[in-house]
Amino acid sequence: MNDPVENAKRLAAFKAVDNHVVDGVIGIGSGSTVVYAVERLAQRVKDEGLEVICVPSSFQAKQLIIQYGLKLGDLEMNPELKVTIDGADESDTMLTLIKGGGGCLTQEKILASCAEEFIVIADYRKASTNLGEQWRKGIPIEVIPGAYRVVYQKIEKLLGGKSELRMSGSSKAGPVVTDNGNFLLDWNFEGVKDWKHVENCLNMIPGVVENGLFVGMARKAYFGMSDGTVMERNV
Ligand SMILES: O=C(CO)[C@H](O)[C@H](O)COP(=O)(O)O
Repeated sequence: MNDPVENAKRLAAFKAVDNHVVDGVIGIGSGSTVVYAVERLAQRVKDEGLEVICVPSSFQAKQLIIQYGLKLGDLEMNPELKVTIDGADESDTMLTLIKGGGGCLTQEKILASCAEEFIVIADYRKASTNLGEQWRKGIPIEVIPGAYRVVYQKIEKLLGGKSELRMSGSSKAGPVVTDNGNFLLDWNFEGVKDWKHVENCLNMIPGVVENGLFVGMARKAYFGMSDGTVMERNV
């Protein structure tokens, strides 16, 4: 693979699947890095007879599981997950994450919360010291459509910064609609020190479904590097 970023994603994903997946129920995150994790899972099922049931975090993840011929599960049938493997938009050194660049943060957080282990896979661009160094698009927040305006006013009053409603671009007029039928705000924060406080504050605003700050959930991350190695971070 010639593209260093794609190569890095693939290395991280393969290593995480090799090190953390055993027979059982697996949560499947969303995004472009997770595609490689599903590819590796399918290889291991074929080559080693690994027996996994995969619970998707999004429409995209469900399609991937089906496409690779893996067993599809859901949280009603399979509420306890051995491991959830997912990408991230940015991670600090404590594995505090920003997620939701792909708009699937709510189901992703649910799957992370149901797993014995939550493992992050990403390329080297996502590893930072402090949140906001690399990811400039803000913190994704899923909101009930009719409340988007009052929510962003309340966020600005409570926590400062600026929020924007995420728009679809040229593919559809109007805002992005999540898999849950909601809208997304991207909140550009300023001077945050206590991420747990911010995560809780955002979720206390009526109309907020979930936010893309994952604080204290991940214990291990694999970052594929441009030189072909994989950097591991543990907390
Ligand atoms: O949070 C997510 C989707 O909601 C993704 O995990 C995040 O955007 C990373 O995606 P990619 O692997 O494409 O970099």
